[in-house]
Amino acid sequence: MNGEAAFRRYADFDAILNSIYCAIFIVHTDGRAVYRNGAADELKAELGVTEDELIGALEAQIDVVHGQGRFAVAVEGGMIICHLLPWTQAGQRQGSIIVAHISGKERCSAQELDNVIDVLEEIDAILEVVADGIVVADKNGVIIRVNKALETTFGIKRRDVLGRSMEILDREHSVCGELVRKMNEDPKRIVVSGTYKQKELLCTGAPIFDRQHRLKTIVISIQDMSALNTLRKKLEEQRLYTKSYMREISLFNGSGGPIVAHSPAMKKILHLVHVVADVESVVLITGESGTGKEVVVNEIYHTSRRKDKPFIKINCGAIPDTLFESELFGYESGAFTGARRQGKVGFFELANKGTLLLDEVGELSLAAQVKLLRVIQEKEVQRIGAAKPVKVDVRLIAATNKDLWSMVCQGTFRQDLYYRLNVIHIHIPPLRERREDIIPLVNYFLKYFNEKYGKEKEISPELYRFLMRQDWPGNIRELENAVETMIVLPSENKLTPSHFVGKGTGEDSGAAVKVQRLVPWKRAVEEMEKELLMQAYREYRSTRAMAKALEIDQSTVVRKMKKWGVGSHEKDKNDAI
Ligand SMILES: Nc1ncnc2c1ncn2[C@@H]1O[C@H](COP(=O)(O)OP(=O)(O)OP(=O)(O)O)[C@@H](O)[C@H]1O
Repeated sequence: MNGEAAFRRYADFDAILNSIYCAIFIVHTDGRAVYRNGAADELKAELGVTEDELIGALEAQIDVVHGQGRFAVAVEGGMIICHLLPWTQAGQRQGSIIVAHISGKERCSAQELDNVIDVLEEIDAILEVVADGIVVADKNGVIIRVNKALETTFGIKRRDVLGRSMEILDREHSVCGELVRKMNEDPKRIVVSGTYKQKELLCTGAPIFDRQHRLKTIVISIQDMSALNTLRKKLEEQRLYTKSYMREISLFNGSGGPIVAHSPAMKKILHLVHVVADVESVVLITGESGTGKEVVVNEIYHTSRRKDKPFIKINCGAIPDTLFESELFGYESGAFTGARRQGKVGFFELANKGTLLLDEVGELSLAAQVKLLRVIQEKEVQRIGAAKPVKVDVRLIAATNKDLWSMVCQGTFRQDLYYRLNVIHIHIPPLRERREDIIPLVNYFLKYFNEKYGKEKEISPELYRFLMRQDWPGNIRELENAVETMIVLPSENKLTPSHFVGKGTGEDSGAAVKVQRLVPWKRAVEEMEKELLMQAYREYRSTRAMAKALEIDQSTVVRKMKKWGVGSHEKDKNDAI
């Protein structure tokens, strides 16, 4: 039960005690009456005695009945019949509960007395289990009850505050003080927040009124918000992380992220993508490097019926011919020298029931093409060293930036494989042929990188015009890199054409490699290798394009990147294997 509910229960009980015909006093061991109901006030008035006189007379008898039992007291105005009960909190005696009525008047029934006892015990039990600290004070601000949580959570000892004025809390715990002051000025429900011993507190004060609508009791609940606030902060952080990871994933892996498609050509492609997503036919996606082939592949996968099944991406150009069979089809244990003892599952089997992307399919050797063709025709793979083939159910998507038909004409790509792959053909035009997409893409990357780097960069109209005029030979990846650079590097928030760092601008026209001092040959070669790879990676993000720019084999690029840890922090989607 929270403090709020405890208030309501307390108010209920107060109402119950006030509706009882008998006078009820709760008297602290030090002799102070810390609670009295409405009938108690009436009793005093009827007898014409002060509270001190009455309590004094009652107290004199408490010892006589050993803290419990019935007794009668004669006071100036008449005879009072009393029933005395112990008042305990957390197992410790705090004082006495006295239920009294004037002799000769209608007596409280035994049932009524039992009910009173039950109600009081219930109040105690409830207050003790409430996790918030609870302070109950009378209208004069004298503390009449506190619960255990006040002690355990806030270190405020019961014995130090019971029977004392609320001022003690005001002095030492200014939040409560502020609350009591406000409630005395205007007795209504009030919430204040503050800190105490580095704890963030939320204090709620609620007034309880007597039958004449006079302020009778104040109940204060003190909640330690520190844990809740820490949790809330953590949750918010997690939410931001998740958001940024989702953006990251959607941008770099295309997992259902938005595809910017404003030009008629891209709109048509997007429509086609959604049509083919649900059929099982092989799709061939062509287009220059960086036009968004992989983005389209991802969209097909994520909108297809196989979206919850495996999605394996293979960069055909990165698999050496000698490893093609073992990587794609797998091998049995001990199939050949150097094979893993436990054997290996090939990519086709891994993609079973799911989707397999054959990226850079134009890079396959003729020997590999024959093996691939067989699997596509038979729909089964045979691991090296296995006695028989196994059936595989894989949806194939192939992608390339090569003109496969020209390759067929030149004899470097098998015609039969070409027809097997080219069932549904999607060609993505370069950015220079769909300029309507430039501004939406710029805005998309601007928003993405602003969020990623926590910036608030804006693009000036001149820069928009400038970007529109560029030819973007490196396509969308080049545009993306240009926007990222402009968001990260300049300190100004308003971006103009002067902030654009494109290809060929601002570069040193002198020698590409400069020797600044003598270093050992081996170290110089290693440093240069690493530097070259990093620069190529920053520029191209594709091992195939990097290989082309550096004029070395793609497999060498892959190997060296691994060796120097280039791009290891960021999974290069083009290097799917
Ligand atoms: N229509 C698009 N909407 C949003 N982002 C896009 C779009 N097209 C491409 N991109 C982004 O441009 C970059 C290059 O896209 P992608 O890798 O899909 O090109 P690609 O044609 O597969 O390149 P490569 O042939 O070099 O492998 C990626 O970061 C991608 O998220």
